[in-house]
Amino acid sequence: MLETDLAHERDYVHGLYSRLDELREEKRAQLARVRRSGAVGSIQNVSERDAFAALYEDRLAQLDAVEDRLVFGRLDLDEGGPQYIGRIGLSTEDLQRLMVDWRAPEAGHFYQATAFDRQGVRRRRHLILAGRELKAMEDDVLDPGMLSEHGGHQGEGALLAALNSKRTGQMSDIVSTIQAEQDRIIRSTISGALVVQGGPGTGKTAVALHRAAYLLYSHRERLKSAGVLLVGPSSSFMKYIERVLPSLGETGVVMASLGRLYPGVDTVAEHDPRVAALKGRLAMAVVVANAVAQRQRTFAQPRTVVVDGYRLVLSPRQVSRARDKARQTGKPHNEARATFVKILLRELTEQMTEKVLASSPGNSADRSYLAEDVRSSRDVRVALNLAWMPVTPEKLLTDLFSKPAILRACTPGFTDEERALLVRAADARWTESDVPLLDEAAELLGEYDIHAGRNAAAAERQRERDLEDAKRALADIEHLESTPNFTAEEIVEANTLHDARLGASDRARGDRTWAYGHVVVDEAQELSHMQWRLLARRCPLKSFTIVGDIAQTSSAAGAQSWASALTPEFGKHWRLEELTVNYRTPSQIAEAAVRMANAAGQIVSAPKAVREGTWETVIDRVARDGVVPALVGALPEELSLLDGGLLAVIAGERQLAPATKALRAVYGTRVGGGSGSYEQDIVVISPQEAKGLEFDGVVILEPNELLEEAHGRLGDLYVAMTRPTQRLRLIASGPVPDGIEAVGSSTV
Ligand SMILES: Nc1ncnc2c1ncn2[C@@H]1O[C@H](COP(=O)(O)OP(=O)(O)OP(=O)(O)O)[C@@H](O)[C@H]1O
Repeated sequence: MLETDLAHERDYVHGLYSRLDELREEKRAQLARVRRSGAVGSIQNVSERDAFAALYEDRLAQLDAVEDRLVFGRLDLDEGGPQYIGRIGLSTEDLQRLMVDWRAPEAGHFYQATAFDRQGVRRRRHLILAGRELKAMEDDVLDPGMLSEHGGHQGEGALLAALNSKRTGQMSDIVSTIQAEQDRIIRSTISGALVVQGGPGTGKTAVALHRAAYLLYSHRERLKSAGVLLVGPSSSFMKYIERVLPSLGETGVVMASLGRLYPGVDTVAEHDPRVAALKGRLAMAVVVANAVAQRQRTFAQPRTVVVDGYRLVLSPRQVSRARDKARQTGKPHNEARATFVKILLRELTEQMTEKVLASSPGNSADRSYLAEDVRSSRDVRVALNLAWMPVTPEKLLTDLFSKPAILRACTPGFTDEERALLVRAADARWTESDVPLLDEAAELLGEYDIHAGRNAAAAERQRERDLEDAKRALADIEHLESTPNFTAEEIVEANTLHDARLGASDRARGDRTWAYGHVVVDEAQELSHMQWRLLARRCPLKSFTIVGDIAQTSSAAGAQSWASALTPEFGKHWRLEELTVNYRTPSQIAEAAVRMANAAGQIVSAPKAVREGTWETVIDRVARDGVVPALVGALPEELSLLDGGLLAVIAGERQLAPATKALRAVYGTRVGGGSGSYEQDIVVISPQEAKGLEFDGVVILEPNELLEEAHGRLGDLYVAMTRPTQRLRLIASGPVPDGIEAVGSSTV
């Protein structure tokens, strides 16, 4: 019986893959046809062709991405035939449904139904595939009546099998084993701000990613053009999660780390926590506004300008009146400047007219000619720029932080120590903490178009070059084929159109003012007030999914509570959900981390671990300077126990370099570390880099130093302790923070 059942399901799975192959073939043929049609036809046809080609390419990429574990579930219901659940919806050519997309409303029962609340489900079956082959099945029989009909397939449990599998250095999707409390969050309404609080390993990142895929599916129209932005703490984290959404068939989400949210500026981390904390304060918005206001000045004395030998005067009153009028437009600085300049040019032209008439009364002064003289006068330009200089965000902040007089004038209420923290050299690299300040400045300054004329000329020159290229290309075609029926100008036009037709995500990525339809923020406890301000601007609808764990805050600018972090931008308009089960860390290790936090006086979410581990936490106490040798000594044992799994050595600044050097001497290129090389089987990283990641085994060097370097904040050590899926070992020459050691743990 069970065997026939398995054979039947195998056939069905093969059928689904055949259908997937058919669809791929169909799209490939359509794409080839469209591409072939490219050389002839009107210009309209050419741009339509590109649009269709892009559509087919996207669909093909989606069909390719869902290959692995295409189908993973089957529901037997009170009514109707069985329903198969998979990564996408599939139907036969004549629209008979073969498989339901996991995000469709009816697929919700696969995740939500329980024996107490069956939701019409008699049996839930997990299909476990390896490649295209069905390897095993597991049944949850919810309708007791069905137990007598079928013995049911049992196994380790799809969830436990997933949790026990070795880590690869890349996050994978959890679509086949989403748990009910996670599913409710994934499918929660798109409107407003949803905060998901959960301890380490509760699936917050997984939930955030699956929610992004769910929202894109169920609000396709709204989000297709506006897009979804996903923000994470670091580029290594973004790399760790980058394959999840494509495997769910979604490629259009814009992913950015906190340091990359200001287009065109590449940043480094901010190493001084005091600077990060200060630059994250809301008071910095006032400082930036002060710096902008400083660029709008009046003169202390009347200022004389000479135009064609006539002496004209700009009085402080005239300038301040023009300034007030320009400010009243409510436009940003660079754009309001046009109003300021227009008013003063008019007034100067009037003075000039009077002077010309007074000097030669018989003459009729030509106003437009005089206005042009005033406008193009160098003297006038200098005077107007002194009073209202157009400026870029980068220049504004560079001057603010590198010129002591400006800094002092713009930071009333700051102490000298605080000002000293803000000082930066004019040519220093921008840091992550500068990003929201640059964004704030850009918001207040608006478009900077002082080079508009130069840009227009450059664009014209480019167009001429493109035209030459197009003419040459046409000449080549004429040698080969019959004369095409479009011109070189039309080709250039079509290419410009093609740029304009870039997908929403490509355009959004480079545009600071893009309004996203939804924003997902992971490790959100790390964000400063200024970073929240920036993100709120990116989504005026304030439709957010915010996931994080207050206890894991390690940034000095990060949150102490959700209310204090969110109130300035969201007021009371956010709802809180909690995740309560820890899927990553075995109970022994999770408990040690919680005991450590509690011993330090911090109350943390202590989610229930689904797994008991094989090992207790190991603590090696060694002599001073014995840490790195002890690490080298411990590694063979760790690697052999992990049996091919991934091992992370997590250390503070002092130990990172010596530990990497010592391990490289033994293990060579097997040792990775730093920006994103987490697929090697040994990595040496800081707790900040480890944030959000996970490994089969973790060795922490000098745990007490992690506390000291974070000025007593627990976040870094707590994060480090909660990364392993199997084993945790600590090597300490100094004191071991209280609570970690359970009675009876092995101490070397
Ligand atoms: N329903 C599930 N099925 C299978 N695996 C799951 C499930 N939920 C979570 N996991 C796994 O548990 C691990 C932890 O998940 P995730 O990284 O999303 O947790 P987190 O709450 O973001 O953790 P942290 O705050 O510590 O970074 C991952 O390996 C994830 O794949």
